[in-house]
Amino acid sequence: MADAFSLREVLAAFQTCVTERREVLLGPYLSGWRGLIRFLHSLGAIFSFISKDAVAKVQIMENYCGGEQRDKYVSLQSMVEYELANGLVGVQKRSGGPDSGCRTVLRLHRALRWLQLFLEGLRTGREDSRTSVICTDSYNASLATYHPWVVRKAATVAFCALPPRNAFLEIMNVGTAEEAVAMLGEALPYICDVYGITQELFAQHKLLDLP
Ligand SMILES: CCCCCCCC/C=C\CCCCCCCC(=O)N[C@@H](COP(=O)(O)O)[C@H](O)/C=C/CCCCCCCCCCCCC
Repeated sequence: MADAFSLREVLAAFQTCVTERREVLLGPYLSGWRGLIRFLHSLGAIFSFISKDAVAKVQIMENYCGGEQRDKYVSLQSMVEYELANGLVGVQKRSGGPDSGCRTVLRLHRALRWLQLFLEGLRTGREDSRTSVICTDSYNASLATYHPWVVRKAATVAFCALPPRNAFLEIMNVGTAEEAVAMLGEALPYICDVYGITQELFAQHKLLDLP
């Protein structure tokens, strides 16, 4: 299946994101997200309100990366520098203009924190632990803070449809549940690294609360 989810590809994308100079390249960052969204699609229509939002955000970023200013959108660092220097980042409230790259990446960045917690929960969870509980706990400890009640409610209902932990690990397309756990152990440091660099960059420029 050409469109099947591959954790290896997602791992490779997040792995190649970070350059020797500790810059985060947007090309592989977005392709990592595309891979994750493919997986989300395979979980069924109940998750479509989540994948729609994620696709919209990735699409905004892909438009910047392929647009007239594409050379400014090679890395997160070059994007932040360019958008701040040109007054493109609305720090007070949403202007009604196009969403900036900084604002859009911030949403994905917060979701990456959820992913980090969720994958760590899956990796270290007992065989009989429930994916829905791991997912809800990870969500409540990260993204939920930024979402209104109605989104939190819908997300929590959707999480109940997640398959049990071992079935979930098997649909990751890596092999057995044990092999998937090993692969998660390999993938997580790369995802944490991308998260950490982005967090530091956004904190340094006071971009962590963009409306
Ligand atoms: C390694 C493989 C296993 C894990 C695979 C997980 C696949 C996850 C794929 C995508 C994750 C979804 C990312 C969602 C981004 C949400 C960004 C966001 O916060 N958007 C909200 C704010 O946006 P603005 O209004 O300010 O523009 C927006 O309101 C959100 C709407 C939709 C609801 C988002 C709920 C997010 C729940 C994340 C958990 C996903 C559950 C996946 C289950 C495995």
